[in-house]
Amino acid sequence: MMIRFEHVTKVYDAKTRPGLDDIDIEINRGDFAFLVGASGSGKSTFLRLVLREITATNGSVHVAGQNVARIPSWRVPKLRRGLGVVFQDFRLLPNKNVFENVAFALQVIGTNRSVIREQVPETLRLVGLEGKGKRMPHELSGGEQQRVGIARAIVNKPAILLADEPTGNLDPATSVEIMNVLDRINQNGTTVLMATHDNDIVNTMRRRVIELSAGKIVRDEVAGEYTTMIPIINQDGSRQLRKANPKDQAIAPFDPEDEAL
Ligand SMILES: Nc1ncnc2c1ncn2[C@@H]1O[C@H](COP(=O)(O)OP(=O)(O)OP(=O)(O)O)[C@@H](O)[C@H]1O
Repeated sequence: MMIRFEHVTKVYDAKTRPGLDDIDIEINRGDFAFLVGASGSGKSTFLRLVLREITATNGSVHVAGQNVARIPSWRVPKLRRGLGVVFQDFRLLPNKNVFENVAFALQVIGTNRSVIREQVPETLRLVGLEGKGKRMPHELSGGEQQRVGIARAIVNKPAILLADEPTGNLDPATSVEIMNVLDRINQNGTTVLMATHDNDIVNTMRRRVIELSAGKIVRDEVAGEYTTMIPIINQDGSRQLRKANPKDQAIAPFDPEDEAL
């Protein structure tokens, strides 16, 4: 088990609903899971709990077999070394070239120079940036910048890769390329958890989908699609959630006249 939440509640403000509310979930080694849900549903809270940037108000969060609340603060960096993180806005160091951006992740943890010289080119190759080590971030396309972001996240060979909207700033074709890179990393054995609003990506990949709504898990499917659970009221007055039918969301019937506009 790579990530396990047991009755996890995160209260930010006692006057409002919890950011996460009694979450129970397990993510296994080697899984690829999408975390979906509307803005404010709790996706970032979930990722931040895994990273121990915040701690649960109730319940326990286990990462790679450790209860993160029990890790003394001086050992939190060690926990984070086992976790790669990819951001929507890339967060590269603008004054360092591609090689240096990736190498920096190893330098800060005291990795040997000879190991750095070996691992950085190998990682750049894996993400499709072979030969681009000398480029500066501003000389790269958005997709290439995100490849650097991914290389930096995985150069230390973390067991878990967390990605927060990694395709949020990219066009659809570039997003597909980035997903191919993440898929390859997952196939090499890394557990991937990705928060996203990108319906095309989720529907193409068909991997596990965990949907949050108002801090609760409303759906967890093995090979899910991007949809959203909607509340419906049955004839007897009982309430339930059902998946929004993609057809419900379809646009109005095609009218050839519109094309002429
Ligand atoms: N630092 C904070 N202080 C107070 N409330 C917070 C804080 N961070 C998040 N919240 C609240 O917790 C809830 C969950 O927020 P969270 O950021 O986890 O959602 P999200 O699904 O990541 O949203 P988005 O898609 O917009 O990033 C929201 O109601 C939010 O307002």
